[in-house]
Amino acid sequence: MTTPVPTAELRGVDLDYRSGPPWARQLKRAVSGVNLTVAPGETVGLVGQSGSGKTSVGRLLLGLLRPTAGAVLFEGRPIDDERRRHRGRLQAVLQNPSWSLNPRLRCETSVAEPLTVAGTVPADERHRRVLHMLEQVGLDPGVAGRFPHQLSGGQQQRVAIARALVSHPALVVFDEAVSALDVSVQAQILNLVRRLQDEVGFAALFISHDLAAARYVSHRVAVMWQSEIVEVADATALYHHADHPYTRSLFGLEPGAAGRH
Ligand SMILES: Nc1ncnc2c1ncn2[C@@H]1O[C@H](COP(=O)(O)OP(=O)(O)OP(=O)(O)O)[C@@H](O)[C@H]1O
Repeated sequence: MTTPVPTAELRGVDLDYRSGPPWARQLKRAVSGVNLTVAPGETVGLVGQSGSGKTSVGRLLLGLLRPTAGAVLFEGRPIDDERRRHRGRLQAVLQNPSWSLNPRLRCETSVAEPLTVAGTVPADERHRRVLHMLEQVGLDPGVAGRFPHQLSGGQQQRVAIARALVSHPALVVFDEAVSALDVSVQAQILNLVRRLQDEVGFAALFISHDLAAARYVSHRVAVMWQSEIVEVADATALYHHADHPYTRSLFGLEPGAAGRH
């Protein structure tokens, strides 16, 4: 049996940020020697404390940042040459739905935007796909005509997920996508992500500082510590074989939760 080409891959990636004025340039290494793959249909959780480099890894995989060293591949080919062709196939769901939903646009327009930008789907088909997507994320079709401020935080995040999935992406990066929601709503959205992934089949990177949430939705979990990935394991095995002291300290705070299978 041949191993499928990963949907997304980082190979030996370093990322430095430059800051400060030209006469006092400072380099900050945010990602160091990172190797990571996300297979088709797989969810990889990425956990770590604030500032460990998780968002930077997500932005590298989306082709939004260029690595300082190493390679970023999308479906087996370097991403930087081809980002334009990937439009709609790489999507993100961010912590705050208002970052992806324009407050002045009705939800239908926001959800349809990736299709409108691609320019390949006729208007009546876009309308049909938006309504179908809203249904898939558990929203009433009437939401299409509403503005974001007329919805709850959980409903807004469902709309943002519908927007991310409407163009049938190969990879979705969820960056702290449930952190801003009430705990009961967090569980609903985590269950929604799991169900949609089973139904729709995208690959996903699920970035979170919350190990329990990441293990719940992920097949494998990578642990980031001070710009490096220090551990990658099956979501269940990680609990039994946590090697790195940081991973063990995470479990000290979170005993006994089960991984996804
Ligand atoms: N544009 C930037 N310019 C300079 N330094 C940056 C920039 N963006 C991030 N950094 C630094 O790079 C490091 C990694 O940041 P990153 O946002 O990737 O971490 P993170 O694990 O996602 O953190 P958080 O959970 O707080 O978002 C941090 O030290 C951060 O301060």
